[in-house]
Amino acid sequence: MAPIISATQQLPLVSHAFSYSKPTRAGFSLLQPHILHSNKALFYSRSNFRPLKAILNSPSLPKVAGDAKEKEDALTLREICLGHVPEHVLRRVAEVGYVVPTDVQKQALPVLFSGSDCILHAQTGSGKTLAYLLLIFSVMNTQRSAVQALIVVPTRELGIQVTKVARMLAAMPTENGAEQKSCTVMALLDGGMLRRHKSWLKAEPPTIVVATIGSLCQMLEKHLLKLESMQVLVIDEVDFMFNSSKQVSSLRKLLTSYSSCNSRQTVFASASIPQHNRFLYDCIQQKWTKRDVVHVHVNPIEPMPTRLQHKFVICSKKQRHQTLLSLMLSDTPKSGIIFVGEQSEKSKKAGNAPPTIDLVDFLKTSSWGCSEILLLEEDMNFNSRAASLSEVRQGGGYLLVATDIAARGVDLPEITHIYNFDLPRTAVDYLHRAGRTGRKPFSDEKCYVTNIIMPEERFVLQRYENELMFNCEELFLQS
Ligand SMILES: Nc1ncnc2c1ncn2[C@@H]1O[C@H](COP(=O)(O)OP(=O)(O)OP(=O)(O)O)[C@@H](O)[C@H]1O
Repeated sequence: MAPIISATQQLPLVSHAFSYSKPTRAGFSLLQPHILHSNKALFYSRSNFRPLKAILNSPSLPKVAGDAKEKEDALTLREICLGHVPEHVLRRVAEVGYVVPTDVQKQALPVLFSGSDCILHAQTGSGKTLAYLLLIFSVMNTQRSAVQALIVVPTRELGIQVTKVARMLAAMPTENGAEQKSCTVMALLDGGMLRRHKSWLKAEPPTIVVATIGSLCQMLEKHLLKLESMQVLVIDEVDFMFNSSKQVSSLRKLLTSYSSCNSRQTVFASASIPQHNRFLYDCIQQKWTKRDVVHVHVNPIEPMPTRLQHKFVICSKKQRHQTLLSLMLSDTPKSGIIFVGEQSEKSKKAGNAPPTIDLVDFLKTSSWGCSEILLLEEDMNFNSRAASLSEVRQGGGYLLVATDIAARGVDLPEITHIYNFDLPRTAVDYLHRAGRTGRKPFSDEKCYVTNIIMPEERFVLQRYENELMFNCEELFLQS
């Protein structure tokens, strides 16, 4: 089996590399450059590297001088990127207020700039998007008219968001103050005007494409989009994409048939990669990445951001609407998301209104009057979905009633409260829903996740608490 090389943040800075099993000659030569370049502890194993963590965390580990580590920790984002990312992008980064790198940026950027394939595995809201976009800007040649980077996302909503950040970073002010683009960013997303995109692709290919897999494959199958010049391929929310029966086969095709891992740098990103050792193994075996792929796993023992406070209220099914209202009247959230489960096929066939609409109607006719109530769910048409999110992004107070479509990647930094009106189906879904709040790096403002559960659901929530290692406090509402 091929060696797996991995770097982790939790390690003290060391000058030694460990081999859990005897390295092959090829394995050792893969390991060596990493030692030289990162000066961090790197280790690899044939199967499972867990026992190594104990060794690596042991105080007897040889440490490089403390001030070298302090210096490395104190580097600004600009200093990390200098010599890799064009000056005009670095200026934009600073103008937006990104000065101090987040942990994932600190750890991942040197790996990404070294050209390694990478799995970015870090908490929700930790700044993975900026990390992979900076890599893209570091390899971009604006003189070439070809698609050089492709970012694949699971939803249109996330695609719009990533495109916006990429365009914001790409904008280049000219001398008289008017902006011109240094590179073009195309959003090739389900529900978009594919006819317009076809003409654009024929006239002049964009430098960066942000795409959902359905629209992307349509363009690839018609040979309207070519990936021969693609240098970076990013798959965001990678675990979700591999788990989605609608997306997985196209994704596999993209990774192996439409392009080859040898001719591109591949980056996978997510806050949750269940069974990540197995995933790393598959990446190499299936040739989704090169053999020396680096797993940047930030804060592996704390998958849930610590800023979040979790609570639960037990009530009967009939009392849930009223319980939610009482909670909101006492919390008075300025902005929040209420997550509701998807409507069952049986309920659809019976002609019932979706539970999201029921809830919006209830809130609109109730004594809740503090903020605007918006809706986001799969069954809405794409224009209404876009309208909901753009209203939300204009700021001000709002409550978004949403299904899990809003649970992945959507970045609304002003949200302070999440309500699970229905419990999510899995711990991973819980993690991503909860992660829609607490999204301002370096802030210690408290954010809240409140679960409205029925007595028989307490054990499910307990299971999520154990799996994600957080504590949920019971609330008792006064009647
Ligand atoms: N260095 C930085 N300094 C300040 N803010 C930052 C920095 N990097 C990113 N951010 C902000 O942090 C927020 C979260 O970033 P981002 O959306 O990339 O998180 P993520 O890791 O992709 O989360 P998720 O897993 O939920 O998709 C964004 O509002 C972004 O603007």
